Amino acid sequence: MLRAHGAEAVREAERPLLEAGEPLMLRAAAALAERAVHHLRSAPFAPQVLVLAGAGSNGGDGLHAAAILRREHSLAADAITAAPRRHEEGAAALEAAGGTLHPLASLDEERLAHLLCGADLVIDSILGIGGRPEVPAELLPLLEAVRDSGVPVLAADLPSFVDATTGQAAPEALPARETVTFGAVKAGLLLPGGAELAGTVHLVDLGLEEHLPARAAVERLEDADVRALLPRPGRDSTKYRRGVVALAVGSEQYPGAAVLAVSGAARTGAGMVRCLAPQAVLDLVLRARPETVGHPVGPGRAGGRVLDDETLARTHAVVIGPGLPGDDPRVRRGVALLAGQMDVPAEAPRRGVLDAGALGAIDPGTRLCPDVVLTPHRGEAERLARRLDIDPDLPAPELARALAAATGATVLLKGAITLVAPGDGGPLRSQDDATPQLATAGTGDVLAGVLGALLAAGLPGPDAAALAALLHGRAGRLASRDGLHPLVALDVADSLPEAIGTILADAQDLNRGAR
Ligand SMILES: NC(=O)C1=CN([C@@H]2O[C@H](COP(=O)(O)OP(=O)(O)OC[C@H]3O[C@@H](n4cnc5c(N)ncnc54)[C@H](OP(=O)(O)O)[C@@H]3O)[C@@H](O)[C@H]2O)[C@@H](O)CC1
Ligand SMILES: [K+]
Repeated sequence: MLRAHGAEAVREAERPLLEAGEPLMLRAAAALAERAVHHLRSAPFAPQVLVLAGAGSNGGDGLHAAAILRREHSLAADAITAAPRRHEEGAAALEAAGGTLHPLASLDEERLAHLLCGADLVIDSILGIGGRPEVPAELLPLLEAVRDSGVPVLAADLPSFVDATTGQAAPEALPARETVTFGAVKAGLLLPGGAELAGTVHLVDLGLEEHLPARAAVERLEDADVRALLPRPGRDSTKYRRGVVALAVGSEQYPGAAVLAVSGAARTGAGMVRCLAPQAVLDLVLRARPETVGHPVGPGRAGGRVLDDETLARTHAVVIGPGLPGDDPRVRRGVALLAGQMDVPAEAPRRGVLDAGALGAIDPGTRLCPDVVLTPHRGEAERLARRLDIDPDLPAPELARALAAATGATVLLKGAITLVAPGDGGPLRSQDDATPQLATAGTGDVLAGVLGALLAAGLPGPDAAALAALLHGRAGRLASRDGLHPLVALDVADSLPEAIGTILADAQDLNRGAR
């Protein structure tokens, strides 16, 4: 699990080490220099490094790194000082190593272009955790010139002009090939804004770990977490023990959503998938997925229960919404079931997914639990926010958190980066596993099914949501050959077993190696 922290937590953690006289900046600079060398391994003979240095400690990191590159690697490393002041200790170290510092104000367009033309790598150390996400006018031409030059950028600690806590980024900030982050992953590197600029994140251990708060600001699941979390069948498994999920999905208007959601659940390994839908929809579902247990709903049955008490007690999670109009009776009943407002047996599931059409049935009085996951995209989240008297224009992390706090449910906010705000107020999760090819009709229905299967298997809502986002993203990448070609939603469902198998197979290789 990647655990990331905000700027204040990082400053608090480094304080005792700095007070004890630990040379953190020199360690950070040495690691930065090492990564620069790594990136230059295939560069031509006598590569050159250009450091963009701010006045704060981030600038100090870059200047010391340039000095180390000169002293220890015999590389030509020079700097542009991007602020009126400079980090004096770092500047002195670079000058002592034979480097040149060019004050930005002294460079005309031609001279700047000349410096960039000779550079094989730019180190962005203008701002670190002290940076605000706005670029002063005098720095705009510098950033534009670097961007236009195409020289790869290595960001020191985090890309400059990104808020280390919120991820908010200036539009002109430089995208990095890699970010070498010091002491702790910064929350802003995992959140929308910063995450798009950071490139690969390389964490440098500075001994901060024991001083960081036990609770991270943002977490991200990795493959090892999938192996730990994903329930796998054992010798004594039965379809009931693996988890039964019931999906109230698909309508005359949107019958295909039922096929997609049911396929998502089945392909994730649910023990049994029930589908509650009109007969015509069930016919379609059964043609695609004959293992589905169909429960017809229709005009004659709308007022009654689709599932009898005994069946309900043997169902572990429900998915309500894909392909349902807001006035579908299944929406009202599903929300009432999950909100505990229905007279049902105690064993009836109180865990599940409210997606698409079902999100419209949530009002200020609806109280849910963290094992219920709401899955809005940005537009749906804004509409829900307005109904709950929440500012719809909040940045994505805050919007997700506010919706979770108002409903008690876990909120999975879809986007290029999927955010999960746990209903119990736990750390925000951020998953960046997807490909833009997933932005196509029906992929959300597949995600709802995946999530339903994981909830039915007993995973807590926040874990199920983050894991579903990861598996769905990986399946999308497989289905599109890493974003190379278009996909359709059913491809994503069909790629789930391979996505899961690939992640689990890595662990099996390790086990085999150990034997
Ligand atoms: N974590 C660790 O263990 C270690 C951390 N280390 C390093 O320290 C870094 C933090 O250093 P830092 O506190 O000096 O802040 P940093 O970001 O360099 O500059 C802040 C300055 O910039 C200015 N400023 C702000 N926004 C601006 C803007 N938009 N446009 C223009 N100016 C702006 C602001 O001025 P202000 O306007 O606020 O007066 C202030 O003067 C950290 O990221 C890491 O690299 C390592 O060395 C050791 C181990
Ligand atoms: K930086």
